[in-house]
Amino acid sequence: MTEIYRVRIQKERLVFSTAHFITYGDDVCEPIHGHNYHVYCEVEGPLNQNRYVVDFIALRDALQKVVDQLDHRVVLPLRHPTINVVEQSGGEQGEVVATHGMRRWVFPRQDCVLLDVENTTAELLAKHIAEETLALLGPAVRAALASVELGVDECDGQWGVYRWRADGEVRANGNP
Ligand SMILES: Nc1nc2c(c(=O)[nH]1)N=C([C@H](O)[C@H](O)COP(=O)(O)OP(=O)(O)OP(=O)(O)O)CN2
Repeated sequence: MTEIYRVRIQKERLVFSTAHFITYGDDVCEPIHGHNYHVYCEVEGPLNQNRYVVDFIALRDALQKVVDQLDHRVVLPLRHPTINVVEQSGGEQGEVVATHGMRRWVFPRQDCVLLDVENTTAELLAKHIAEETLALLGPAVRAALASVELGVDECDGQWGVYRWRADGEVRANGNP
């Protein structure tokens, strides 16, 4: 018999209001726009000495911290094949210039979050949030988990979901 336990964190306040633009199809680039993204996280694993998978509070607070870092920002992809994102000098007081073909956007550096992703889709935002949350929880917590699932709702029920499994199988799709 295998017993699996699961903890799920889903709260009204786990929301981030963020601007982005993606490309799709034959390199069509959306206009910049925003969403109120909602997030949930589910982790599975055995019970530890406390008889829980992971402390609700630790998971909730880590998730909230990562979500808050995205709130009221523009997210930009650093690995996009045709959207070029360059940080100008000046550090936090500097600017970020993004270009796609003839289009050009300039943002204050401090209003941007630059992500190591190919496109700022809900799926890849979910992966980013999952990885950052696991990093905050630390290697001991991560090592004890059998799986992690993180969902990002871009717009009233349009979820991108990232799932990581300790056995090595990784699944990412757009279904909750
Ligand atoms: N699987 C995915 N599909 C799409 C994604 C995505 O991240 N993953 N993203 C988009 C766009 O970002 C688009 O903004 C979302 O489309 P839409 O529902 O039209 O969003 P709106 O904010 O315009 O919502 P309205 O209800 O139309 O106001 C597309 N596909």
